[in-house]
Amino acid sequence: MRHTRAGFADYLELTKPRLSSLSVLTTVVGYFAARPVFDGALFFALLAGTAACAAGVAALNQWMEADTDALMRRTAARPIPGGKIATGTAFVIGWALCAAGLALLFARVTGGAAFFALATIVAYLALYTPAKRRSRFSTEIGAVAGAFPPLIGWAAVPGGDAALAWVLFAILFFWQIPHFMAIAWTHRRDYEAVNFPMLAVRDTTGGRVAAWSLACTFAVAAAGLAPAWLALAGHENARGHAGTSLAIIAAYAIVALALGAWFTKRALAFRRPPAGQTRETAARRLFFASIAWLPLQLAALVVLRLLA
Ligand code: HEM
Ligand SMILES: CC(C)=CCC/C(C)=C/CC/C(C)=C/COP(=O)(O)OP(=O)(O)O
Repeated sequence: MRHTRAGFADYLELTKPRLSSLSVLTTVVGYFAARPVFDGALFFALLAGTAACAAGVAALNQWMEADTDALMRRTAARPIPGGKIATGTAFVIGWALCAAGLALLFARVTGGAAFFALATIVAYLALYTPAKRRSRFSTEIGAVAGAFPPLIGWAAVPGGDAALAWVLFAILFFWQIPHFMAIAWTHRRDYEAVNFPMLAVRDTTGGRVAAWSLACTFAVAAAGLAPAWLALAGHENARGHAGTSLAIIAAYAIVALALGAWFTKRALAFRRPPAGQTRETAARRLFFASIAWLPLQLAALVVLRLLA
């Protein structure tokens, strides 16, 4: 393939900047949720190392999927199929970023943080990316990869609260199902064209896609409430500054309930589109709700952990 000159925007696009930054944000949440004694140098290394790994896997994922990306409308203009960046260049950039990110996490953060970053890289590139072409469970496999980054942040803090780390993992895991089912329904013709055997391609009416999304939205709403329950249990053990902590826990529970109810409403509309709305419209609305729900829910969780 002939390559036209790549600019900064093409290299940036190779790192899937929006997805990667939200993933790094989940790592930051994992870190603060573990109630660290803040260490600026360690925090900077955590940010830079995780961002490098996220950008690196994005480049390697595009290197692995250049053929199918070229055939789908949503992805055809990406830097490799668009003829801006050569496959070999993407390969070198991808590995260099992953190696640099892992080395930084290992040397300047903790072995645990490097371990979970490596687990994310392996799960995304060695399990999820190949599974997309052959397994009907690829989305659920991908959701494991996408749920690891909070554990990178959590593992950066010695003695962090393990129960909360797994709640974060659950939030991220279940969140991804409605997030992706909505996308997959919108772009199902694209996925059909490249023979990806995912649920949205096999389900002709969208009924099963929507039912699975709704079930996982209930689960994510419940997981969003779990930190209030954990905080309450910790509060009873600790005693002490009672009033303020209880008020913050109650405020968190109200916010989590409201966010969960809103997300569930969008998932219900995807399941049974209201009059005047198609399942396509409901899918886009559910996708945007997913993108808004996650940062809001995670911000509430950090506030709860830092103040209660
Ligand atoms: C099974 C796992 C996941 C799959 C298959 C998936 C797939 C996708 C796809 C295909 C899009 C593009 C939507 C469009 O163009 O209409 C998208 C958008 C997005 N995803 Fe995901 N995603 C997953 C997990 C995640 C995770 C873990 C995060 C971050 C925590 C995330 C953050 C985003 C964001 C911010 C967008 C909107 C910006 C953009 O289109 O780049 N996703 N996702
Ligand atoms: C620290 C670190 C390594 C962070 C990375 C986080 C991570 C692995 C997120 C992956 C989530 C996921 C499965 C996205 C879908 O990609 P896709 O390939 O299906 O998306 P596409 O169709 O747009 O290519």
